[in-house]
Amino acid sequence: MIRSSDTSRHCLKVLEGMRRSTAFAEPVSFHTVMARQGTGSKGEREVEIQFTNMQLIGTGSFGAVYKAVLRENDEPIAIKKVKVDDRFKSRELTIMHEMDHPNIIRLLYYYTMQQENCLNFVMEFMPKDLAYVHRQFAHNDKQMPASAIKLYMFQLLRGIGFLHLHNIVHRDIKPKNLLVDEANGILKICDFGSAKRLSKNEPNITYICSRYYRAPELIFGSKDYDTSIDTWSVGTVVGELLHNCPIFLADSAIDILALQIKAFGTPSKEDMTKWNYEFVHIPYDTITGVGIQKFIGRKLSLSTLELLNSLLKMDPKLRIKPYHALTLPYFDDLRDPHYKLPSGAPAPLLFDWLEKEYIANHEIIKDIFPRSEEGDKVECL
Ligand SMILES: Nc1ncnc2c1ncn2[C@@H]1O[C@H](COP(=O)(O)OP(=O)(O)OP(=O)(O)O)[C@@H](O)[C@H]1O
Repeated sequence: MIRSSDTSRHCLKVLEGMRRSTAFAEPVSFHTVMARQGTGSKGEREVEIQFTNMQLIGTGSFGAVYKAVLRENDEPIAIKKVKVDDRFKSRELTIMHEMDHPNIIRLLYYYTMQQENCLNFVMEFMPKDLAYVHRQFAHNDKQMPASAIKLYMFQLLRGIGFLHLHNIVHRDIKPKNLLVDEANGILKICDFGSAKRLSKNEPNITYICSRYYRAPELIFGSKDYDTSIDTWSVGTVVGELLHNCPIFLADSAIDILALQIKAFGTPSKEDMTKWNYEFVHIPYDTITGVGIQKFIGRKLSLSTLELLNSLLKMDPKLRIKPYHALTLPYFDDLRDPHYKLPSGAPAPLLFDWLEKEYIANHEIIKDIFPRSEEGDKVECL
């Protein structure tokens, strides 16, 4: 039986608790801005958004990145502030707006504020970047698990493949621009600050892409390169994850070229003309490459070697196309219908393909997708 004195004592306790929690709670202050909607929308409508807990998480050459929490759903977000020149439309914005894909970071909103000459990209938040995750393994003299490399590289190639379907070249693929959620095994490409939609007869700048990840034709000064410069960069990222440091590690472009030549051999003058390299005199003797396995100095499985050799071709025209790379035996484990993350958690959605991806790849899709138990039908997930 509850007596009235018990009830009033209990009420007093609850009231006291409430008084204390209000007295000690930090006042929450929200930033309120008018923003336009991001990826997948036309961005024509302005909406009010509110966020709180803004903390600086990174600075890059083009701006600063903050983490915050969006009031509407309590979800974490990343806000990248980039200085803008009002005379030009931001390519980064146009591309992020258009590219609606599971392996490309999603732009939720964007806004500018009168008092600061900045464009603010409000994006979905990802816990880490691949450079950080990889550094953690390397610092402890450990190797990133082969299964994690495989899972991330599948998603990287799929995201790059989607950009290339739209004739967009990222031009800065490197571990720092690959965001990951380790618990769920998800990878998304970020930083479209150097990205561009290629158009015929329009020259492209050569001094682009971070040093260790630059394709040889960029070092040779080509202005007429194509999307395959990203494919080379993907090859250098795979190599770095396997080798625990950048594979073409040197301080200058010419020394990086020397390493590429050591691995793959000196291109002849005829090759350079055919491959669209700007011809420069190479200040080295003509040599035959040692091959990527010997160059890295690590025994690689045949399927890993095949992947690396298909991505890292000196001739840009011979580099494998990203979606084709997904058909290679290296990725077979991921096609097992029972595939799970090592933690036992379900694998991320790797085969939730968009109509545009299906249509563009209908001839190879059966080699990318898991086979059904009967072994003859493609299992569309
Ligand atoms: N959506 C996001 N979620 C979480 N972290 C992010 C997000 N976007 C960017 N970052 C972090 O901020 C860093 C810098 O972002 P970004 O590369 O877009 O800026 P940047 O100014 O172009 O940098 P840089 O000059 O180094 O290329 C990333 O490497 C990543 O660590």
